[in-house]
Amino acid sequence: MSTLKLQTNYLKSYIQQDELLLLNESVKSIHDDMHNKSSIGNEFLGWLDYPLENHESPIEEMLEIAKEVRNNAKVFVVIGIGGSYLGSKAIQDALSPYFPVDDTFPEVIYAGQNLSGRYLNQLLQFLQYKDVYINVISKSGTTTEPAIAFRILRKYMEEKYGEKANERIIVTTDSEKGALRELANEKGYRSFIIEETIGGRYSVFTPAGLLPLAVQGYDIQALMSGAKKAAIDLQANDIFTNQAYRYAATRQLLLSKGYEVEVLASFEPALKNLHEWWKQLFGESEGKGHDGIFPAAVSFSTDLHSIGQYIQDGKRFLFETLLHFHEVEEDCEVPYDSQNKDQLNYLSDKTLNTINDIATQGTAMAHVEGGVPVISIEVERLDEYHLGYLMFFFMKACAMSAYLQGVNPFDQPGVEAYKSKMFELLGKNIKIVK
Ligand SMILES: O=P(O)(O)OC[C@H]1O[C@H](O)[C@H](O)[C@@H](O)[C@@H]1O
Repeated sequence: MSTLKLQTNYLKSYIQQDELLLLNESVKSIHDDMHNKSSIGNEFLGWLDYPLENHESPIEEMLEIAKEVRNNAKVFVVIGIGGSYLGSKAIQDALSPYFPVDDTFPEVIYAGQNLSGRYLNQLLQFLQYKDVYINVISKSGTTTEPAIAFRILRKYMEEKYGEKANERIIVTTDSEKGALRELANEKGYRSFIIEETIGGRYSVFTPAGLLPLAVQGYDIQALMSGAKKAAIDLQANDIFTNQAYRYAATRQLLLSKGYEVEVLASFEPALKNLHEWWKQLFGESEGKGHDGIFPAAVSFSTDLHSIGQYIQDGKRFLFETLLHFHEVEEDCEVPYDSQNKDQLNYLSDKTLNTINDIATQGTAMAHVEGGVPVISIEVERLDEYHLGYLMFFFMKACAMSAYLQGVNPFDQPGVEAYKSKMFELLGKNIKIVK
């Protein structure tokens, strides 16, 4: 396994070395502009060095609050949408047990990521007779879905706890601006900051991602260490020594050859929300000017029995990025059966993780033979450190890829379109200023 903790392999990328070489000068120049903060969207490059900076004080404060929440609540409700919840949800799902084992830590549930009345009504029923803390996360403080959810849940908390409600509501938002900052200052809510220079989809290493994870007892310092190692390892300015840039350049070259959809695939169901985080990161950064790679995701081997048919035999306009964690805690033996009616005794000396790994290899081979360009991203272990490393890797690759495409990786003008239409229909003629 590579000492880089993460190894990208190009099983069949249909990209020639000289094509990569041609792009290398652009990559170097973009790298320099990014690192000297002169590239387009440079007001949102705060994430680039964030893992290299000292955040001990807010981390200590988060760990203290996490201990308080553990001692005083059974449920921790995280309110946020997009980058304000996808990062912590991705890591939580990746690392938490498939079936809840005990209530050592508060249950972390999410609100404000949809407009479903059914969802929020059932959430309010679920909270009955349970002690609750809330963490509302919104950098702008005005995003509709979390704002509505917070209004409803704040009323619930004030009716339940009276004045004490303020102690149980923690805000993560801009240091000075926005409705949420104003409310936090007025009510005296404890708060954490999402730096102005870090956009939502790049904010997983800020308190937006860290506090919900700390409450559940995940090792946020290990997560930050992994991101820091990645930030150090991915400092090189060229395609051949910087794996994130090699992945970025390969993606853009594949797009130029008509491969317009990237399918992120993994063989661990717990990674489904990591896929969702990845889809927002790349989809919001690159889907502009009626161009860009459409990010899709599948969970194998389950989806090999559904959309797998399309990947194997459908239109050849997609490429696959296979995400594989070498070491996954816990495994399960296939028992020997003297009757062997199911003819599976040939597997009885193997564990499920071994079979899953072999399924991964077999799938890659079949898709390559089916004419699908396949990139594999091998990660050493499924834990906080390596998830931190991997997420920073994707962030750096995404910024480079968007710049190579010629777009600003950090704005999302398209997201405002639905909001304006919705507000017109709601009879509220407001202009969104982001
Ligand atoms: O944190 P907020 O300001 O509430 O933004 C939450 C999300 O909504 C925005 O509209 C963008 O789509 C996302 O990039 C962002 O993560």
